[in-house]
Amino acid sequence: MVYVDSEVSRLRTVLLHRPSGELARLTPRNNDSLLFDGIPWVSRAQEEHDAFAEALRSRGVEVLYLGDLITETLSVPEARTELTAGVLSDRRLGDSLRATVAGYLADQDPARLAEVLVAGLAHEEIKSGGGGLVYEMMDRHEFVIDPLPNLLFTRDSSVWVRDRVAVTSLAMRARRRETTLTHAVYRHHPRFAGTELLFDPSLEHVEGGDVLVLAPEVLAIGVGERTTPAGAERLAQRVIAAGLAHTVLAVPIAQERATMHLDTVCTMVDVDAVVMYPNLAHTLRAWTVTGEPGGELRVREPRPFLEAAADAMGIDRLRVIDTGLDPVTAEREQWDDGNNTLAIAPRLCVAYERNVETNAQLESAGIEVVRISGSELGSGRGGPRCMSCPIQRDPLR
Ligand SMILES: NC(=O)NCCC[C@H](N)C(=O)O
Repeated sequence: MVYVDSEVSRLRTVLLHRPSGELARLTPRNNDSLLFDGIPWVSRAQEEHDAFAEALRSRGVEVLYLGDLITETLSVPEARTELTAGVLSDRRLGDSLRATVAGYLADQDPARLAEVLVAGLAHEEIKSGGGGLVYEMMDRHEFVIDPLPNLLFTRDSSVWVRDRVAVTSLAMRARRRETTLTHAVYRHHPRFAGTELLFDPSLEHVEGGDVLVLAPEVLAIGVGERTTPAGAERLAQRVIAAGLAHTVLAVPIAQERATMHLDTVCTMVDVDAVVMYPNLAHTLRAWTVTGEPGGELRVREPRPFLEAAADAMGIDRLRVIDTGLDPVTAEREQWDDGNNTLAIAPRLCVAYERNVETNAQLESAGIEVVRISGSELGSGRGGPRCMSCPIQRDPLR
């Protein structure tokens, strides 16, 4: 069963990715380009991730692991061909190295092939480059297949809206290949047979962390460092044409690393409440896009996000849990994903324990907080919402 029509109704099934060998590829030389702010301690990151998964399971949530789904998908010959062809089409390889890598991949069983597709392949793991120039000239630190350390953030590479999935179009080079994996899983894995795709990676840039299902038929899409106006317009066209939404709010956010996605500054914790970075809670604005299947989109000039959202959701007011923090604490906790909560149900969310003040304010506003540690996971700059892709929630109404 697949179904998501809100951010907060009871979570039944979620897609996570347990980090592994791909994190061990991070070094001080490549962590910036691979979008990590530090070098995580891999085994501790896994412990933290296991505790996150257990916190969800113990509250009745089914946890699917992307690594398992990729392995299972690779048993489908068409998927295996598609995914290996994808990495072999990399123009950096050249013919000789490409032939060597093709031979290497062909020898791997689905589990090991899944590992290679996620953790990449280093120059030194290939014993010979078939006598070609490319292999000879490569630095031993270079990758023949790049690792995907950000696969951990399953939020970004696909988004479910009701019973359809949008495989996104990732903006950063270091992450683009992630969607070849989610695209293959949703099209070839038997669990998702018959699922209709709402969006695909060849389209304009949209990342899942920018997409909030505020209420049934109402989406907010952040537009900033990752999602472009064209991406927001395309997704709005698609969801409105499919009858999945009547209103899409396009919300500009600063094109900066600290606010790379809308969910780094705002997540929902109740059917009518958000926790929001106080330094911009009352300055966010939104363009309102409306329409019906088969009709033209209508675009309304920007107005305060909170007002536009409440109108679209048909409620009097979208409450902001006022974290009341001083600007410095607020900035520190926003950087550490304090606003990036994952709702398991209305008024029940998962948050990083380190954001002590934000969590205390959430609790005093009546939100139960399940605290998880994230000192290592957080070095990739993502919190519980970023690390999870809900696949099934109870219908909100
Ligand atoms: N939704 C999110 O905010 N995801 C976090 C993504 C972090 C990752 N290191 C990135 O830069 O894309």
